[in-house]
Amino acid sequence: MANILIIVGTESGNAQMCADHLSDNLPGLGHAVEVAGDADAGNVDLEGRDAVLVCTSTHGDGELPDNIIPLAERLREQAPDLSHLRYGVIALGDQTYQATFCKAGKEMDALFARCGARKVGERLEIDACTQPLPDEEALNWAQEWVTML
Ligand SMILES: Cc1cc2nc3c(=O)[nH]c(=O)nc-3n(C[C@H](O)[C@H](O)[C@H](O)COP(=O)(O)O)c2cc1C
Repeated sequence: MANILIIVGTESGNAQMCADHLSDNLPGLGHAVEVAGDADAGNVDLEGRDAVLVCTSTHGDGELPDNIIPLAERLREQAPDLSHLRYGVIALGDQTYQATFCKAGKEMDALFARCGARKVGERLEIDACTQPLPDEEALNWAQEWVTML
């Protein structure tokens, strides 16, 4: 059984909806899930964790959602040793933004890697333009992801 912390970066709720769907369904597969949403994402304690799933959208012109910026800054400036951590990334975006498609998810992915965390699976990129059910796509991906932990 994995003990998973989902860290949400969201502006308008889609990433939160995906995280909530995972937290409703993954325990049925034998995994413990905790969600750090809007207010909590910046302050998460990563020391006592072994598996993290970053679930973030991209806003503005390729920017991070406001609520996850404090975590990104902490990782960038303090570069904590996260070699004990396994992580995955669900990036929500929209392909019509082309050059900045899922840029926030890519940025969080790079920050965790730079701190020594071990990536599990390939990053999921959900395109709002073609996917009306992001929570279903996230759950399909996560059901595979947990088997690799
Ligand atoms: C004002 C605005 C700017 C956006 N900028 C980007 C972007 O630069 N790149 C991208 O891939 N998606 C972009 N998106 C699409 C969002 O990431 C996508 O709609 C996502 O599902 C929103 O998730 P959220 O509700 O969790 O914030 C933008 C959406 C809005 C409304």
